[in-house]
Amino acid sequence: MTSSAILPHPMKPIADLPVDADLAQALLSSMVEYGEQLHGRRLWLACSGGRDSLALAALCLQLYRQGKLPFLPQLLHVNHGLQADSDTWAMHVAHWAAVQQIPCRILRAQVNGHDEQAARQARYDVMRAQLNQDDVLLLAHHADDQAETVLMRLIQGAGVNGLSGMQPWRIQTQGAQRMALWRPWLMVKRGNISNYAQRLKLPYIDDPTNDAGDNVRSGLRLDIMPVLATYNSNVIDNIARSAQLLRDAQLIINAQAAEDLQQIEVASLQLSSAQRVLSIDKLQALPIYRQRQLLHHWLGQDEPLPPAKQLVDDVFMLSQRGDADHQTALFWQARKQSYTICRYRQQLYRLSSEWRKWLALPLTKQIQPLSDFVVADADSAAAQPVSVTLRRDNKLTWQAQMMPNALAELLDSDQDGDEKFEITFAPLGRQQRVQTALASRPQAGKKLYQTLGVPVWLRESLVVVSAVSVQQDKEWPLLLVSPFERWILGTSRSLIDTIDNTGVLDSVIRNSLSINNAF
Ligand SMILES: Nc1ncnc2c1ncn2[C@@H]1O[C@H](COP(=O)(O)OP(=O)(O)OP(=O)(O)O)[C@@H](O)[C@H]1O
Repeated sequence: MTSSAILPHPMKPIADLPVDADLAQALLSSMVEYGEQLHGRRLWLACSGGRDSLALAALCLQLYRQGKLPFLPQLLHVNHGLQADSDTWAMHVAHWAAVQQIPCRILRAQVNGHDEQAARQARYDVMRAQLNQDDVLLLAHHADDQAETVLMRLIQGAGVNGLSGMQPWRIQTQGAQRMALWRPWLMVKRGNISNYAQRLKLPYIDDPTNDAGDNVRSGLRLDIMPVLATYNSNVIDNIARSAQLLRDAQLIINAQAAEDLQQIEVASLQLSSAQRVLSIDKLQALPIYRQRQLLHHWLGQDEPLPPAKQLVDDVFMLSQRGDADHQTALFWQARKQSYTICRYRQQLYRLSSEWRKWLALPLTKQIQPLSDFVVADADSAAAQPVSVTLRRDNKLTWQAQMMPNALAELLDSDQDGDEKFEITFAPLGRQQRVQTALASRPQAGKKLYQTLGVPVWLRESLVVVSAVSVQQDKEWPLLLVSPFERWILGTSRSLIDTIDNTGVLDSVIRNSLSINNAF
């Protein structure tokens, strides 16, 4: 294993040495830009002990002591334990912090794998665990890092978002944990940081693996950037500036897509990240470039990484189809969940796999003796709605609520006053014929689904709510319910039409979906 160098400067307090005006300006102006977000937050500084993050720590300390920075971040050093010198580096950072009187914590990461990505992942995991909700983590990424990132993404064919590089302020979430990453030096050149580190004689660690030249990033740094600099000596500043311009462009695109989405989403069918639905007619009213952008935005909601362009193109094609093929389903394995994207009539659906699993859970028949819940005094607490759970798992609960008194009144008004009813909630059988207001005759199976516009994945989630007369041994179907819709059934109209009260069914039996846990 290559051994590293720690520059042999003695550890002297640096608080009173001269500050670098450009580096200070970059930090302070970024602080003003994100002042609102920073307000009241606790700050940490991710310090590898390398030149850049040690220089940022030194600058924070100097500005803090001069009263120009209102906070002094705590240093966080992560010991990956991957190199022979890892422990020495950790001790070195801790020692430097002690000399400078900056609070510092050393964390130990569990790295699964040997590549840079695995180390980065482990580093963020262990730092996130250390931070409280909404704390801010300062990172020392600079313009050279930014230019490399942009070039890397360019050769991978990124869009505006990717080419806008690393963000100066980004909220990172993992489950319920949230922190802000703050990179105030994205427009500062590595050379300026080096000069400052030298002037202060900072004892930074020179990690030999940084320039090992064994991955794309270091290849771009060592081989490509010097060549580009022969064409334009400002290449680093220029690429970093392009990234900044593209970031502004991306924010405009996001705002436009969010606005379009509000118009085009079918609000009544939305179910958090489980089900998202778009109206194809409204989508197609937009110019094509905005349709693609909107689909990109719509698909990528709830996910940290955007969908591949190929998927966006495929979904776009699906939205354009003129045939009645409802079988096509596109699959997306995203970072957090997997999704199926499909079309039903003039709507596009993005269904999470967990939601589809929930939709396939079997339904069982529930029987509620209505008279058990009817109370003489309608104001009494017992006259509260009775909830019947139709389907439930740890994520999602589908319930029906009935108002027993009102329901009993509605049913009895047409019958003998002593009639005893049970209310049943039974899965709709494939062959079961029901009469809805949308057809002139009772229908079953495919015909019924088509009449009602029920997509394939909801067909196992239909429940018939019926009133059963115990004395007469007779059943009157009242309602057909799906997790999103309800239809009044014909026989219920004949049962209660006489009192012209059909619409009241809507208020005496309701159904609702509630989310127990985030999908
Ligand atoms: N082991 C670590 N502990 C804490 N923070 C780290 C560590 N490694 C990297 N960082 C943070 O991530 C940023 C970018 O990582 P990168 O790998 O480019 O840094 P580096 O070259 O190892 O160190 P530096 O940026 O300090 O010179 C660093 O500037 C630093 O803020």
